[in-house]
Amino acid sequence: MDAITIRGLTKAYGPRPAVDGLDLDIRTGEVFALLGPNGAGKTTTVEIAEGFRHRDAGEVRVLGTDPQGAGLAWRNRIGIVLQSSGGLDLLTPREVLASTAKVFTRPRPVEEVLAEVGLDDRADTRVVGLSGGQRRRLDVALGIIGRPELLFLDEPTTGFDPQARRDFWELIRTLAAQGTTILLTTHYLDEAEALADRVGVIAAGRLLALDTPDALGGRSAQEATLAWEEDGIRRSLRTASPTADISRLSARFAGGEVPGLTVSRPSLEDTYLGLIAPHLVDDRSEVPA
Ligand SMILES: Nc1ncnc2c1ncn2[C@@H]1O[C@H](COP(=O)(O)OP(=O)(O)OP(=O)(O)O)[C@@H](O)[C@H]1O
Repeated sequence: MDAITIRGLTKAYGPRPAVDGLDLDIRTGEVFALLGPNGAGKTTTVEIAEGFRHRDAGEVRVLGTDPQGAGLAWRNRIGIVLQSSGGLDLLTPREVLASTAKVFTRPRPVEEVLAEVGLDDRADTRVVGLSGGQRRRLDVALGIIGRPELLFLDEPTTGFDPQARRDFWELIRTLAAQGTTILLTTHYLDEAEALADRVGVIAAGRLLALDTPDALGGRSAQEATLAWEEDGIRRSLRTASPTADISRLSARFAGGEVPGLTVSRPSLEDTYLGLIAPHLVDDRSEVPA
């Protein structure tokens, strides 16, 4: 059974639908990244799946249950990391986690979660004294304290420094290896590429593409570009057989290092920007002059 099944999901706040007949399946155990420009309908979709918003039409099943009006037993099985949580300033991470753990029937030990998100040395510091990245770790800790089967992460690494992002990615991989299904929204293409088994691209409330990051980026199918320095000039070559060409190039340099050699293929970002470009033009045309 899929963790999430969405069929014909529609939601409008005004005349224009925010989600417009969306079909989507999230498989049990996968890390799925939902990408899309601002206003694409990601948060609306995710919040409907979390049971926080009502839909206008369509079918939604999350862990086999319609989230609209689902009870506590269902809520115990999911974890949610919102864009930011506030109002906890005077408590410590240990206190916040200990009191949240009481809500769940099968919580994880507080110490274990503190260590997993890398907050063990800040466990007794008031939240007000944590850095932005450390607060975000606490948000994640709150999302996983209930031992969720399915974890929703809304733009989890916004504001992280590069090392904090790498640490966070490791945490997500650990959770995925433990069998947690993860649905994340992100604006970072490298994050989707690093973490996701599959990526869905939405714009104007519709699904534009759905595939593995490699297939979406065309990595497996498209030609590579080799670039190198020779005679003081940067040269480049598009090729379907980069390995053979590199070995020919290397021979030109007497088998030594080819100066400044790079090998690149179209990235997920290239494909993504191409997919959403028409929808960005649509949005701008609606902004009054
Ligand atoms: N509560 C609301 N009331 C009115 N309109 C809303 C509401 N929530 C979202 N919208 C509109 O619905 C559309 C989709 O918004 P949504 O927040 O789902 O997009 P998103 O893909 O999550 O965007 P972002 O990347 O900016 O977070 C947008 O046009 C937004 O302005």
